Amino acid sequence: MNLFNKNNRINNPELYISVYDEILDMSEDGFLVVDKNGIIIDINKTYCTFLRTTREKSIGIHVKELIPNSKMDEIPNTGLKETNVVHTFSENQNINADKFVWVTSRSPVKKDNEIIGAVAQIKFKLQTINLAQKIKNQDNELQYYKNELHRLGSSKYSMQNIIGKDEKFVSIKNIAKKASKNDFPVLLTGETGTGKEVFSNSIHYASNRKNQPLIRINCAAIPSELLESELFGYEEGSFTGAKKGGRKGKFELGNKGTVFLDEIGDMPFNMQAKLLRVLQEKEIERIGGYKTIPIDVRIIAATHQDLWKMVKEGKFREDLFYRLNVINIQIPPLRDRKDDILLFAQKFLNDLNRKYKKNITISSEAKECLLNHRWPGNIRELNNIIEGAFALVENDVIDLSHLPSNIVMHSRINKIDTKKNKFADLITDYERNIILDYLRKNKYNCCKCAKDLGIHRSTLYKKMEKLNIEIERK
Ligand SMILES: Nc1ncnc2c1ncn2[C@@H]1O[C@H](COP(=O)(O)OP(=O)(O)OP(=O)(O)O)[C@@H](O)[C@H]1O
Repeated sequence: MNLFNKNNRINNPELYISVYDEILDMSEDGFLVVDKNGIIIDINKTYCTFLRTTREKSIGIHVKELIPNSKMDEIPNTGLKETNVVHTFSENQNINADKFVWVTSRSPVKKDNEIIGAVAQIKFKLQTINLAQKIKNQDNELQYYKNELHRLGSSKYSMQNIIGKDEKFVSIKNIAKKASKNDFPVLLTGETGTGKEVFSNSIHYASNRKNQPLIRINCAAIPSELLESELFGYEEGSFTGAKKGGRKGKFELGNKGTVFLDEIGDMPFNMQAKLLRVLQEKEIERIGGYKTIPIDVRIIAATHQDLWKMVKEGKFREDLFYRLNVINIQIPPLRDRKDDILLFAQKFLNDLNRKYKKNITISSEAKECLLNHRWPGNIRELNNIIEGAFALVENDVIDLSHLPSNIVMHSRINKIDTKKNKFADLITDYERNIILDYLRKNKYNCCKCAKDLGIHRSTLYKKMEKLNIEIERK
């Protein structure tokens, strides 16, 4: 029997159907055929699996019963072919994929020049290839950013970049250097803005874990009910809202690297027990998981709180305290490192001068004021104050008028000669300083100054006379 006709097409309809069925079954794309009324006359296995249906259930029904927003019933009418267009399945439709948008082609089917139906191809394969390429590109990009981040991080946070000449500070810097040579847990304590995170970064980047991740978690910023999943991750379906495929926690993400637990004093008591287990057993279990995952991380914890006091008050586990406190680094507040105040001020100013191509300096009065301030916000506060002054300065010298009045005032109180020990003298000094400050702030306009101070102008004049403050009255 001759299998082919004169156009070299299969001659035998039965054979033709078997070949056609085989091709449709082998295809990784979805195929659907409708007659000219939009009734499904064929659909392949791949498409059925995707639509969670069977060929038997689909054949004979209108295409819109299977795919409510299908356009296939329009093709026999328009006769127009659509190539690589986007079809969006409605989110309510029970499809076997996370994605709703797919590439598809639709074509009318003709016999003797008459449209008898239409065929659609949904391009799962193309999507997979595109997706794979996209993922590969994203992966390359991610690798690039990781390298960049590492390069920037390691240079910015090198030990040499930790500023401080103060004797106490130099000795803690040496402890940090030693800590970077081993894997013991480190507990960093110090007031806010003293540089705990700077130390944590520097220890990591000076250690042989430097090419591995440094993962920071702020225990105070994450609601306690989320902290466990943040730290340990979860398996798919372990709770409502859990992502498909589950999620890695910070410990897994930081594996082989360092995990920086900032504000450890805010870690809820029940989580402290779980953290202790990680430190002891060196393994974690994801929420909803049944297998243990070995973890190799270096822990650096930090707090501004007195952890030992918290232990005594029953707010922090004693066993965890000992585990974390193997290497203890107490960063002194800036007010106790007088030598470093001007060093930092000059460093911040140099950075700004370089950035804005200026040559601004600090007057000796302003320097004295900075030295007398108590710096509750430490280095962060000093940085902000220098930036604020830099923004205000008109000529090239930062003086008292560019510093916040509260710090000028506090510095004066701190500076008052306490040897005078006569209360009245101290009050007089204080009063004089306040008035001088407000006058300077109001450009020596007495009316404005009195208004600002909330006193009558005549009261201000009297006080100025009493305090020997002489200016040209405006
Ligand atoms: N020794 C230092 N050398 C250079 N910059 C520092 C130093 N210490 C702190 N800084 C800078 O001071 C700011 C505050 O530092 P950091 O965030 O490390 O403080 P912290 O103690 O972790 O504060 P918090 O407890 O509020 O989180 C940052 O901008 C940091 O770059």
